[in-house]
Amino acid sequence: MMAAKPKPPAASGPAGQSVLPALLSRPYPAVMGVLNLTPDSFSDGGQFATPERALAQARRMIAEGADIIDIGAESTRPYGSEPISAEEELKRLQPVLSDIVALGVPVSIDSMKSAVVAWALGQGAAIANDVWGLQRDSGMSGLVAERGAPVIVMHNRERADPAIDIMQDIAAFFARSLDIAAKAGISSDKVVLDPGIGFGKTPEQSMTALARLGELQSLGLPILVGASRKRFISTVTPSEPHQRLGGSIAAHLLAAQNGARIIRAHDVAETVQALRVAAAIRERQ
Ligand SMILES: Nc1nc2ncc(COP(=O)(O)OP(=O)(O)O)nc2c(=O)[nH]1
Repeated sequence: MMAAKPKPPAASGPAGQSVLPALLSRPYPAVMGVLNLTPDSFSDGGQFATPERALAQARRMIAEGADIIDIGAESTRPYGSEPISAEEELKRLQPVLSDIVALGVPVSIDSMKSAVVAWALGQGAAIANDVWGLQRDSGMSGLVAERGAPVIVMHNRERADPAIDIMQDIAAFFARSLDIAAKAGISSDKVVLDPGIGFGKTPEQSMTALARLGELQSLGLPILVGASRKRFISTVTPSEPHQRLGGSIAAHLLAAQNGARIIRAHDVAETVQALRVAAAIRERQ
């Protein structure tokens, strides 16, 4: 008698708040598949800019083992991306978000604007992904608290400062974010921390953040890492974004070893396989 196929965790909306425990309870990290509805994302801009291509990519990542689909309609790259209005961001999201939510896997909305996050949560997105860690849009924390949604709080800086101790900067940033979250009424079991690889950091500092990720464990909150195709890889072996799979996998395996519980990746199949094989081997140590 075949064991019943495990039901996917509750997909979205108010039930979405149950989504984290299910994802964090396994011996290997959850994988968040990146879906950029942008013309200018640093590694895959324009590839999924039509609803058909976006839906097909979401289906493909789910088939490859993605536990979460992270949808972003505005590039966050520090240089070369055009900031867009909330209207433009919504225009990119509206044709496709609810169809992707209907696929039954939790969706996170990667947006710096509370108006966009509010709309997306209303459409069934389950998680807010704020690359400014509740510190940019003053409406974000109240919104997240009111909806009871989990929130990814990512470290960011306007610009890199090679002279600082990046781990101290990350810790101080998270202290501010967690204070904002507490004041807004976001319970700590809804917060995921992310060191923001590639954001306001030199390549050296990105690698230091990965190497010293374990220091963030003391905060007692789940950690997400997104090193996928990021520029620091090219400082080790010169490569274009689509040539950085090996470096992305290496960074994510080390991040998992150093405590990351969610991995944000473009190449889902390879990342899922690498993380699960590494976990299976570690179980035999
Ligand atoms: N939480 C979180 N969100 C993120 N959003 C975008 C990017 C940048 O990658 P990508 O989305 O591929 O590029 P772009 O922002 O140019 O669309 N990285 C992260 C990350 O590391 N963590």
